[in-house]
Amino acid sequence: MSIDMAQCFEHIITGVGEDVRREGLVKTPARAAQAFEYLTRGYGQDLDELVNGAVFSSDSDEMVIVKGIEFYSLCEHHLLPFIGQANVAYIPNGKVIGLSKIARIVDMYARRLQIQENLTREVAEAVLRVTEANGVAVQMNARHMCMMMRGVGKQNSEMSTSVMLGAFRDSQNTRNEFLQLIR
Ligand SMILES: Nc1nc2c(ncn2[C@@H]2O[C@H](COP(=O)(O)OP(=O)(O)OP(=O)(O)O)[C@@H](O)[C@H]2O)c(=O)[nH]1
Ligand SMILES: [Zn+2]
Repeated sequence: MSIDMAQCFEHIITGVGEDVRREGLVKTPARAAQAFEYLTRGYGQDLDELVNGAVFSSDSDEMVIVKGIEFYSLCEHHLLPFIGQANVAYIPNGKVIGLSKIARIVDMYARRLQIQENLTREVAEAVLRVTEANGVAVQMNARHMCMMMRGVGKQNSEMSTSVMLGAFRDSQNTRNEFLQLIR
């Protein structure tokens, strides 16, 4: 059974005490449903399809880092945005991945209902799966609207999460190099 999200938003608008027939709100349920579909479009994406074969043979075994990939996600507890940046690194093991695909992988998992820790891990595991790298590191910083706009109301706190796989987990030097380069 497919849920009519526009109808759900109609209930929310009525629930906050508004009149859905008011001129400014007439199209809002449909707009909001469309916006929500966009914000969660990661559910409709598939890792292999998204990478589209953009993995290339390479002899390079030096750390590759993509820094400052902005992302927009929704916290699964409040359905409020958390917004931040991801730094992703890997150490190639015979192949490299198309640069844009790393950002696409971040987006695919960010555009779901998430907590930051799981988002970080899912991105790291996906990059590892696709590249079969010697190691993958993902570090994310984000500001959570559920902590800023409501609840505890802290405007300047930022959450930092990281996941280290393979060489980044095993070697302190590799980990330190990554942490220094993203500083
Ligand atoms: N670890 C983690 N916690 C998150 C994330 N996003 C939101 N939260 C937290 O999830 C928790 C949910 O706590 P609850 O007590 O069930 O919900 P609540 O009453 O709305 O909590 P408050 O936000 O403290 O008002 C809160 O502490 C949020 O700050 C996230 O990405 N990671
Ligand atoms: Zn939240």
